[in-house]
Amino acid sequence: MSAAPPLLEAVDLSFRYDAETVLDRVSFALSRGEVLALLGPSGCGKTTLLNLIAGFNLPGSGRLTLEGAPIAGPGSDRAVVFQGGALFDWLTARANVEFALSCRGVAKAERRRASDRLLALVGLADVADRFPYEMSGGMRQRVGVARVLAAEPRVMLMDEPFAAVDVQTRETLQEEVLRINAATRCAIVFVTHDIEEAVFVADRVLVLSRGGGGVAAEFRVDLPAPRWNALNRLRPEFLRLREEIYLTMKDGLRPAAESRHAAA
Ligand SMILES: Nc1ncnc2c1ncn2[C@@H]1O[C@H](COP(=O)(O)OP(=O)(O)OP(=O)(O)O)[C@@H](O)[C@H]1O
Repeated sequence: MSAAPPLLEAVDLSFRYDAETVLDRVSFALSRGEVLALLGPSGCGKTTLLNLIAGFNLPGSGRLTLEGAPIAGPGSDRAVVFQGGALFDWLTARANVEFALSCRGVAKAERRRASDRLLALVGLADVADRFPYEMSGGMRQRVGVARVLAAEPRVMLMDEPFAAVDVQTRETLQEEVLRINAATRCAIVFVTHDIEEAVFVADRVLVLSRGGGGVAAEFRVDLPAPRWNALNRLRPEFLRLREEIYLTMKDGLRPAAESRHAAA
């Protein structure tokens, strides 16, 4: 009996915008429920890769599959969390979530129960009836996550979701993402510039190299459960991995041929 394919798999995936090669033979695999962080210098192609997974663009060459089937366009099995939540300003938090539920065809009677559950999951049970302008940036971002979860995607795509919030809120949101990931087993692809954020939230970290490169290095994160425990940030293995990734990225600033971590 053959093994089930990974949830998401890229094999020698390449992409170019006109003359510029942005991704060059990128390969990775993501299992159900895993969190993958995409890390790398500005312009290395993190958002481009996320857009390929979302189906907004199609690969130039190589393979990109979801449960073994090529990604040929956008689909409800993948959902993007935009910075700031991209909420409907004229709808309350609850109505924003219920709108997404109605798009999935959830019956009106069931929507209230589902929105209660989702808003509780993101820690917003008490402010369900507030409008976006009555909420902080972190709260709006949480509503955005609840709305995306309402679509029951297989993969949640997050492009620097917490870049615009303060450090403390950001840490809280990172912990919440991990709680949500444990509760829903929805896989997550998480773009960030921040090494510490990548190590804290991810099961694996893919470092892309500058200037149309490929994968500079891939790291497996092995921290004790529960992964949302803030004290994980102080563990020696966390600090070691952060340092190793930092050095890899410094290395990645040199041409690929000189890089000691360059992928074969
Ligand atoms: N629509 C487009 N048309 C042409 N070139 C593009 C387009 N979008 C991005 N690029 C180029 O592709 C390269 C990768 O961009 P991308 O946004 O994927 O990088 P990134 O790693 O997400 O960057 P950042 O960390 O700054 O957000 C850049 O050189 C960028 O200028």
